Amino acid sequence: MVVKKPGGLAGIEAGQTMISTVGKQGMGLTYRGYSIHDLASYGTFEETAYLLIYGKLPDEEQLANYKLKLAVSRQLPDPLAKLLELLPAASHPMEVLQTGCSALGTLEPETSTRTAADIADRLIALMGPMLLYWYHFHQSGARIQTQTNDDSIAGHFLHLLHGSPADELAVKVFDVSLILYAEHEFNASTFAARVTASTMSNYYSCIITGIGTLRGNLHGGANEAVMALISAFETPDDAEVGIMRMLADKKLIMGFGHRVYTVSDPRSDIIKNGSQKLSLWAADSQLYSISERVEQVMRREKSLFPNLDFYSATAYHFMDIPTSLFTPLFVLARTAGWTAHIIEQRSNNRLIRPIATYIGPDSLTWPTIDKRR
Ligand SMILES: CC(=O)SCCNC(=O)CCNC(=O)[C@H](O)C(C)(C)COP(=O)(O)OP(=O)(O)OC[C@H]1O[C@@H](n2cnc3c(N)ncnc32)[C@H](O)[C@@H]1OP(=O)(O)O
Ligand SMILES: O=C([O-])CC(=O)C(=O)O
Repeated sequence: MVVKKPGGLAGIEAGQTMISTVGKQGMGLTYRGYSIHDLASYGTFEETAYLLIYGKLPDEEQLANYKLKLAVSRQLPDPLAKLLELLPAASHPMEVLQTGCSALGTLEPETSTRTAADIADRLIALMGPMLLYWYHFHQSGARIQTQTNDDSIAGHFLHLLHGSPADELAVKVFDVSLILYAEHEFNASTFAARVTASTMSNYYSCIITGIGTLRGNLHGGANEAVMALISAFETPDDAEVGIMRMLADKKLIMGFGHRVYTVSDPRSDIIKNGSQKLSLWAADSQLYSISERVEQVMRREKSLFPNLDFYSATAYHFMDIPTSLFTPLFVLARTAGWTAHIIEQRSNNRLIRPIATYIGPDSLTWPTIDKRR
């Protein structure tokens, strides 16, 4: 039997969805019928999360109530704060989030009155506080207060991280990044969350599955890997030499390529624009120029385009967000998309269980234990 290169389910239609479209004409993206360009230009992350979770854009009153619901959900339960203190300082932040979500599942379990949508709102509000409570406690011993007067998730996160209200531009670009990261059809982490949902498991388990799948470098982990890559170069010329060498060695360049988009990732130009503005604001033109050179070389040599993770890395870096928190921010945003898919899966469920072609040995004779070397 010939061992084939795995197909990775590429191009396989694995179900229907009413939540988003990815890759129409190789480059389009819509959430519930709205283009990503309109969402990023006119919307906020809170409106986007509401749209994904509740199926339609909120009116003024609904949005005000939703923001209030998120704001009061920022408070960490005491046992969760204590648990975050007990975790090692060297924990992987994605495991901190998985642990925090598991713990919240024991403290505030899913019930008929505490629905998946309610827990999603709680988690969207609490992911940042969980992460930053753990982060500050282990960096400096500080037990931060997680309530602030900030009106948005973006402003609140940056305020908790830096200890003072954030600059308007940083809040705007951060908010846009959360919109861009919020949803993406049957990507690996969403699909994994749907598989968990299809077994009739509980909501928290689906989210924890999503976090574990997002962590890898071929998916959400790429934004951190991009930062490691580009920060190793001192100038754009260094970057060109380094990328050419990596390509000659057949190495993957993180933040490029995509399973579904063939022409471009429509989110990339949006976040690139934010990254450029922030590079001027942070007076760090060198790193931005390095990124642009990497993009040019990848287009010239491989006809590959940057995906969302590429310029998100520099955008977050210019906001002074530590690299190890980049992928957890993807979790915060994608919780909205995962939730929409978990609810959709549950509404018309059938166990997701494909089959495999067996290519292993056959008809073996049972060896006694002394004959197994
Ligand atoms: C938000 C997100 O999750 S977006 C994705 C984030 N991930 C990354 O940025 C990691 C880097 N990119 C990749 O590894 C891939 O492009 C993926 C995982 C995104 C998509 O993978 P696939 O659809 O399986 O692409 P596939 O491996 O078939 O690529 C086709 C060819 O392009 C090459 N290629 C694809 N991406 C890259 C890359 N980033 N760097 C170098 N070469 C690449 C592959 O090596 C392959 O070459 P080959 O035909 O000579 O073997
Ligand atoms: O769709 C994918 O495969 C990966 C991706 O871009 C995302 O999840 O945002």
